[in-house]
Amino acid sequence: MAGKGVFKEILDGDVFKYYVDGEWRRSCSGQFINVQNPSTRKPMFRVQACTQDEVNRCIDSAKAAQKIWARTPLWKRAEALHRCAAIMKEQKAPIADCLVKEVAKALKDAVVEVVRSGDLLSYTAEEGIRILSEGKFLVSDPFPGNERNKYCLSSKIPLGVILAIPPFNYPVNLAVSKMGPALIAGNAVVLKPPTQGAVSCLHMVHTFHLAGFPKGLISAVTGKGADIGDFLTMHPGINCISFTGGCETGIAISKKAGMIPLQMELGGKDSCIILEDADLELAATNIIKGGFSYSGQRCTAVKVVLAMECIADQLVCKVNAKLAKLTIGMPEDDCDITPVISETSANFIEGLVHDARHKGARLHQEWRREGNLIWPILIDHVRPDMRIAWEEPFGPILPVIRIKTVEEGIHHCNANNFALQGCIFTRSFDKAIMISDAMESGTIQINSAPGRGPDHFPFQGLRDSGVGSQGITNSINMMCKIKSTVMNFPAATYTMG
Ligand SMILES: NC(=O)C1=CN([C@@H]2O[C@H](COP(=O)(O)OP(=O)(O)OC[C@H]3O[C@@H](n4cnc5c(N)ncnc54)[C@H](OP(=O)(O)O)[C@@H]3O)[C@@H](O)[C@H]2O)C=CC1
Ligand SMILES: O=C(O)[C@H](O)COP(=O)(O)O
Repeated sequence: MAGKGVFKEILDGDVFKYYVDGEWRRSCSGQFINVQNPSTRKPMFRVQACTQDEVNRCIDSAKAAQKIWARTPLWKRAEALHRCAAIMKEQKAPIADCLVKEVAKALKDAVVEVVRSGDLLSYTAEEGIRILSEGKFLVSDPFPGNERNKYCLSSKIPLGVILAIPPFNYPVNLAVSKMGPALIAGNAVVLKPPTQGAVSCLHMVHTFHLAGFPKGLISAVTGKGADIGDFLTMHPGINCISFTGGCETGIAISKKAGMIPLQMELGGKDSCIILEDADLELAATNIIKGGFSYSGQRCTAVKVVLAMECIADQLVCKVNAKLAKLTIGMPEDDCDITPVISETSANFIEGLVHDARHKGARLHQEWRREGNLIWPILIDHVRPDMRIAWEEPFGPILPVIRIKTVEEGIHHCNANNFALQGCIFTRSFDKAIMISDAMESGTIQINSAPGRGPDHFPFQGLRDSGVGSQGITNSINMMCKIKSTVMNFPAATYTMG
């Protein structure tokens, strides 16, 4: 289905084109990059390896188009986003098909990702209308030494060209969550899709093309992050970077980027603290959903369970029973556990399991792997000297640490450099709030697994998990600057009459 129907023009032979100046083009490099199918480990698609000159061209046209876009009435910008949202949702099947083939996302979840992205655009259009129409009016005389002879009007203006870099695990949704806010605020966007996920991204970008966004305002340059990443992120024409991905990549980018606003959503090791009074059935359901959906490849996945010793056996038993019901197989068959993104990732996960087993952890299920497909495992009796206690596996394996006191759990959570989300299961609201206060993470969920949505909620990580805050409203605000116009009067304005 990829590159067919309304998407015909994005394909050239068997290579997907890149997008610049409102057109789909072949790169002059004559070089291509293979996108692997994680399920078969064979090349699935090919995309252009864009050159630095082509990146320059994208940024130049973005600059020119942005000037006009910033003067396009807000209601027209919002209308364009609504049009795009409708087309994106209409085209959910072919876009979801690409997600299945290049990131091995189960078909039903792939469709949800596309529909969610359309809804995100519509909400962004509405929210933009509300928050961008508001400014501030200040008078000078509250500040000591001043008369009322100055009026200050401040409003929000766009930053310019936003560089959007999403990761493989939500290539469509995490691109759209940057593009929508950027565009409604009057910015242009240069998108650098993840290599695994590039073709889904290009299809998604075509829905913006079909919605009639001005030429040059949006571009999509494909190429390995390692090859064109630095050139893009250090480019003087970029006015803001919105990045989601691994900590190592994100921290390296933030060190090189220079004096521009950064929005960094990086990794997580979300802790799940289970108290002795928790509803264990609810906790077990959420551990399965939080730990194993999309095979654990979510930044907000539950990545370590910290269970009070007195209920740990009971909890583990419930989790194991539910885990046994997960279906394991191919994304086309809508299985719960599907192949992880790459062989490198599968090897990394295997290394974590072997380290834990070697150091005495108890595996409740047998280790089993076929290619990139890894059977889910609950790793029990994990201790702090094991790598799995701290590292982010991004796979279907979940450690359980048994704790004697809740302070031990809080301490484990706060001792990690990752600090994205966390969750607590208890029937005591008082305890939940006190623990939430003590857990130093971007968001704490009470009696539910971590999650980014709904997409208008603030979403942020502390420490190495990120800089700034996402969520529709926060992203729109972050992609604007405040500009003031001050009216100066010869005398205080209250002197007449
Ligand atoms: N906090 C959050 O909101 C989220 C965090 N994540 C985190 O992302 C990680 C998994 O995603 P993954 O895609 O593997 O992460 P990576 O950091 O490997 O890649 C993320 C993106 O950065 C690009 N990239 C790589 N190198 C550079 C560079 N030098 N300059 C600019 N861009 C570059 C990649 O392109 P290419 O593919 O071409 O290399 C990709 O588009 C996990 O750690 C996960 O926790 C994921 C989702 C959400
Ligand atoms: O990449 C991720 O993991 C997402 O940002 C999390 O999104 P979700 O919590 O809505 O799955």
